[in-house]
Amino acid sequence: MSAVRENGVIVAIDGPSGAGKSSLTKLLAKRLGYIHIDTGAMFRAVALSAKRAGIASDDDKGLAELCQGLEISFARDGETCRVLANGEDVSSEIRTEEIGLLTSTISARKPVRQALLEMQRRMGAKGGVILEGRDIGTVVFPDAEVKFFLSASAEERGRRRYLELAARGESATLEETIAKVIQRDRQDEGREHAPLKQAEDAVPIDSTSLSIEQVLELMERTVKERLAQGGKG
Ligand SMILES: Nc1ncnc2c1ncn2[C@@H]1O[C@H](COP(=O)(O)OP(=O)(O)OP(=O)(O)O)[C@@H](O)[C@H]1O
Ligand SMILES: Nc1ccn([C@@H]2O[C@H](COP(=O)(O)O)[C@@H](O)[C@H]2O)c(=O)n1
Repeated sequence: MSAVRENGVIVAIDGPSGAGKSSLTKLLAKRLGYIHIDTGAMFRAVALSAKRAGIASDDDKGLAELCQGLEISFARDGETCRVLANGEDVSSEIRTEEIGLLTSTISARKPVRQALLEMQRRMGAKGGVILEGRDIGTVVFPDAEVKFFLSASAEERGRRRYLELAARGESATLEETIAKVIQRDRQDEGREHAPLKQAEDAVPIDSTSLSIEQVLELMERTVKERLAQGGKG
């Protein structure tokens, strides 16, 4: 199929926290030879910068100014992709549970969403890209050629996150981790602007009892079928 955009199609992967979006986005991008964009990392970079600057999460004016002066970029080097905020590598610092919860609050603010919406559209416009987040298929690229909504039970997502934290040597109980996952879901689904929800034309995948490899196979097959059909299914 000839690409519908300059570099190929746009694939949107949305879903709640811990569903496997980042893992699958990277693997699928590698299989397809596409680039991947972790939009959650962009919101996390804003949250970290706001925290450092002492900007309250309901200070819309302060957040708008912060976003205006903040350049978020990705530095790709083979398999690794670092997140840069005004040139500083913040890849590790944005991954804490504290920043995750703060991000969920700050990402609900309109000026933050507006600023990142424009950046994400610029980054993905040429296609040949997989974007993962909460509102890619509904708001950022409602015309994406392929959309997935990846979910799993809150217990399974909490369990996955708990194992990840334990492997990093961070102390947390399984119950606390599941509770935080549920809290983040509620905030992301309940917000006024661009809430987390499944796009009507998204392919739903429940990964609760699927391995990463099984999800990857399913996604790759779906994308290739769409490409063979000429873009939209
Ligand atoms: N199908 C699966 N089976 C088992 N473990 C999985 C599966 N999918 C993802 N994982 C693991 O679950 C954890 C969370 O995955 P990942 O970070 O990709 O989720 P996410 O949806 O991007 O989360 P967030 O939105 O919070 O960043 C990782 O440790 C990953 O290896
Ligand atoms: N398109 C998106 C992506 C993310 N968010 C918010 O960022 C938080 C962190 O995202 P991770 O995927 O890195 O866990 C997430 O909880 C959302 O609040 C968003 O709003 N829109």
